[in-house]
Amino acid sequence: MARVKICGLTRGADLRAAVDAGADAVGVISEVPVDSPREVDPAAAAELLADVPPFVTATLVTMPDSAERAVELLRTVTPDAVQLHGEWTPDEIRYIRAETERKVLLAVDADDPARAEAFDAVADALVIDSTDESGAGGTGETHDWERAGDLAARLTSPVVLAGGLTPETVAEAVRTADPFAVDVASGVELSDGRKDHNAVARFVANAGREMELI
Ligand SMILES: O=C(O)c1ccccc1N[C@@H]1O[C@H](COP(=O)(O)O)[C@@H](O)[C@H]1O
Repeated sequence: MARVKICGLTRGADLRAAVDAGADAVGVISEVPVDSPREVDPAAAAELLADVPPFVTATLVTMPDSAERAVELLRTVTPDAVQLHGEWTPDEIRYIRAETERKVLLAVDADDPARAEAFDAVADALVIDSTDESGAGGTGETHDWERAGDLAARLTSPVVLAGGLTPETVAEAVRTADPFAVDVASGVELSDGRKDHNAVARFVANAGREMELI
């Protein structure tokens, strides 16, 4: 069974709906260089994540322009974990981990397995996503789950499968790629960064199923 992260939350009510549905992790997005309906400022990110109860991982998704800024942001927002998108070196990831003692998830493009392998021993987990040219996620685009599964089997790090998942496709994605966790943002959204609570609940339930959807 895959763990579930519901990401791109912008409102307290949506965060509570994700927790009530049984999400293992929730994510808020801050400081990204792309135009995203899911982005909130660091103060709002801190406020939202402060409401996350014990046993649910509060995750900050971000693309700051330096490792120093990442550390600063983590000290302001105080999440349990950070999901970094964009270009990073292994030394920068090590620095952020050492300075903040937070779990660092690194997003890598599904079409770049060499990068995933290069960071396998450096990050705490790898998010296999369909990213744009800047490395940002939230594209709503899927990738080849069978290939992602082959890559996950070669890696030591836990693999989070992301990219265009929906309540209708997540069971098939889990069956095919057998990831440690699945992650969704746009696939459970109404519009303007607001979540569809029914879709969130179905996504969490279906991630725990093989083929039988509700
Ligand atoms: O959602 C965004 O706008 C975003 C911007 C910059 C970096 C990451 C972003 N989203 C993350 O990408 C994955 C997959 O999203 P989706 O399900 O394909 O919409 C997820 O972790 C998002 O939070």
